[in-house]
Amino acid sequence: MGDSQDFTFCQVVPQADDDMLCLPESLPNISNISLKDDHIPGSSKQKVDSSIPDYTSRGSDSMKDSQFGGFTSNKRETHQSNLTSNVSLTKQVGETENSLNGTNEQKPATRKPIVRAKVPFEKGYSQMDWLKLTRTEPDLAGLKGQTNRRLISMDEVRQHKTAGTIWTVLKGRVYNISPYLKFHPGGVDMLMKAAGKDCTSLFNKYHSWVNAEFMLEKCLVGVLDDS
Ligand code: HEM
Repeated sequence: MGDSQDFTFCQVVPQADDDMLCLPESLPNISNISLKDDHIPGSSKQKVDSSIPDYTSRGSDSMKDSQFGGFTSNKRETHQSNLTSNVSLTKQVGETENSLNGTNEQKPATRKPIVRAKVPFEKGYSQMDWLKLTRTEPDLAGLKGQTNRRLISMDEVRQHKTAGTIWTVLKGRVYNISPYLKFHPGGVDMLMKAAGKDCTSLFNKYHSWVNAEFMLEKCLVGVLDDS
C-alpha cells in the first residue's frame, strides 16, 4: 500500500521536475511575447516591427529610419499596406478625413474627384518649347502672306480638319491648331475634338483659365464671320 502510494507520489514528482525543467526554456519565449505586446500600443511603425520578425532583424533598416526620417517611414508604410491588404492604403486617406469629421467609419468622399488628364509631353514639346517656337517660326498659321484679319465662315472652318491645316474657332477667332497639336498638355486626341469646329465650350469646360489668345497668337488665321 505504502509502496504503491510512494509509487504514485514518485510518479508525480518527476512531472513536477519536468515542469521545472521546462521553465527556463519557456521564460525567454514569455519575455519575447511581452516585448511584442509592449510595442503594439505604440506607433504604427512599432506595430510593423513587432509583427514582422524580418524588420527587427534588419539592423541596417532601423539605421536608415533614423537617418532618412519620413522618407524611410513612407517605405515602411508601403510594406505595411502590402501586408495588411489594400484596405490600409484606403484607410490612410480615410483616417485623415475621419480625424476631421471625428468619426471612425465614414463613407468615401461624396464629391466627385477632379480628374487630371494631362498627358506627359514628348521631349521637345513642352509649353516652353511651344513658346520658343512661336518666337522663331514666322508662319505658324500657314497664311503665306495673307492677312489674319480676314472674315472666315464656319463652312470654311469645317473644311480644315485634316493634317497640316486643322482649324478651330475659339471665342470668335479662327486658329490653325496643327502646329500646336503635339504641344497640347491635354493630348493630341483631345485637341483633335476641336478640329473644324467651334471649341469654345469644350475649351471652357476643361480650362477656362488658359490664355489661348496669347498662346495661339501666331496661329491666328482670321475672325469668324458669324453673320
Ligand atoms: C484650342 C486651344 C487650346 C489650347 C491653347 C489649350 C491649352 C491647354 C493648356 C495650356 C493646358 C494645360 C492646362 C493646365 O496646366 O492647367 C491644357 C490642358 C488640357 N486641355 Fe487644352 N487647350 C485647347 C483646347 C482644348 C480642347 C478643345 C480640349 C477638349 C476637347 C482640351 C482639353 C484639355 C485637357 C483634358 C487638358 C488637361 C486638363 C488638366 O490638366 O486637367 N483642350 N490645354
